[in-house]
Formats: sequence, C-alpha cells, structure tokens
Amino acid sequence: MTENNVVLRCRDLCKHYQQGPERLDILRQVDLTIGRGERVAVVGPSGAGKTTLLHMLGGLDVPSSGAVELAGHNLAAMNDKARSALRNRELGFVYQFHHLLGEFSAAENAAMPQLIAGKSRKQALSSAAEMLDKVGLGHRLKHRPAQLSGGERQRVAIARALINRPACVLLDEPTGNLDADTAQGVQSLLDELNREFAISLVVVTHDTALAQRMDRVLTLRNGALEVQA
Ligand SMILES: Nc1ncnc2c1ncn2[C@@H]1O[C@H](COP(=O)(O)OP(=O)(O)OP(=O)(O)O)[C@@H](O)[C@H]1O
Repeated sequence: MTENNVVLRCRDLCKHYQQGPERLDILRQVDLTIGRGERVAVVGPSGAGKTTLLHMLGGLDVPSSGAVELAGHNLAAMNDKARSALRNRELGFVYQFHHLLGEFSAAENAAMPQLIAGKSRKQALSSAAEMLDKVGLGHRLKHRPAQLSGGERQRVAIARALINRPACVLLDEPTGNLDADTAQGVQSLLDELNREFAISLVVVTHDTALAQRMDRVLTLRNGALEVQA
C-alpha cells in the first residue's frame, strides 16, 4: 500500500485507565492501517476494547501512548480547531444509538456536517436531500427522529456520515438494534456507498454476517489485535 492510499493508521496505540492502584490496559500496542476504499470489520468479545479503538481512530478520545494518523496527519500534533476540521472533512461516524438531534428534521440532521464546515443552509439542505434520497428516505426529509423508525434513523445517521464524502466512515454496531431485513438493507447500502464513493469503512460489530462482507476481519481480544493467519 503506498502512503497516498493510506486513510487511517495507528501505531503502537495504547490506552489505559488508572483505577485507584490498578492500571487497566484497554488497548495494547495496536498497529493498524486502513487503505483507501478498504472495508474492515473489528470483532471480538464484549469488553475487548473495540469501541475504545474506534473512538481513538476517530479522534474522540486520546491515546495513552502511540499515534493515530488521519490522511497523513498525526491527530495528537494538531490543535483542537485543525483536528476538528480534519475530522469533519475526512471522517463520518455512525453509532448504534445514532445520536440524532431530536429537535431537528431528518434533512437538518443529515446536513449538520456541511453546516459545521461552513456551507450555506440552502446548499447543505440540498446535499442532505440528495443523500437522504440515496438511502431511500427522500420522502422523510421533514420528519424528526421521533417520527422515524429505528432503521430510518440509522439511515439518517448514515446519510449524515457520508454527506461530506469523507475518506472513511467509522461505524459502531450499525445493525445492532435493527431487525434482520433492515440490517440487510443497511449492509447493502454500505456496500453500494463504498463502491460508489470509494469510502473506507471500519465497522465494529457482533453481526457475523456483516463482518463477513468486509475485505478484512480483525479480532480484538483483551485489547490486542490477533495476528492474522
Ligand atoms: N473511562 C473508563 N474507565 C475505566 N474503564 C473503562 C472506561 N471506558 C471503558 N472502560 C473499559 O474498557 C473496556 C473496553 O470497553 P469497550 O467499550 O471498548 O469494549 P467493546 O469491545 O466495545 O465491548 P462491547 O462489545 O461490549 O461493546 C471495558 O472493560 C470497559 O469497562
């Protein structure tokens, strides 16, 4: 993989928490390289550190040691403003509990990353409508999250994650609270968007069907990545 094709990389990533006299090692020397357009699943038992890893990769939490590089920039070496701008441009996030803003419509929620990036409201809402159409929600633009089904909310979160055409989307259990049909729909949508925009995907999941669709499946156990066969 050439350097230009690397979207996200972590080297020797460690995270620990101090609890009284005890040190809890949550991530242990994780090395990981995600290529452009690559789809990677991270699996492993509950408590293995998967969500913690995803948070570190997304710059939502700070490593105890080691480095995370996004599009060639070491996140720890940047100031808050530059780091936020880079994250907003290069990354999308989809969480199990999607964190949509209840007082805003589907279109406004999906438009949020563009509004943050300084686009006009008109422009952002127009891109949001286009993206929501792509995820099959063109007819639900004005609905608020409470007026949408679980699967629809998840698709709004996916539209929001993709609206800036990020280099990489980080997903935490994207099918976790969906029924089998809707989960299948989200899987197909991710495949399609990955193909169409060459967006890299890092998916933390217990859903083996979803994990098997990725290009690589990494297993995290007790904070360390298992060596691949
Ligand atoms: N702030 C914290 N202080 C102490 N321990 C923490 C803190 N945050 C997370 N942990 C611990 O880190 C471990 C890994 O948590 P994490 O959420 O990353 O696991 P996970 O692999 O995503 O689990 P699951 O599959 O159940 O979601 C857990 O044992 C958790 O208790």
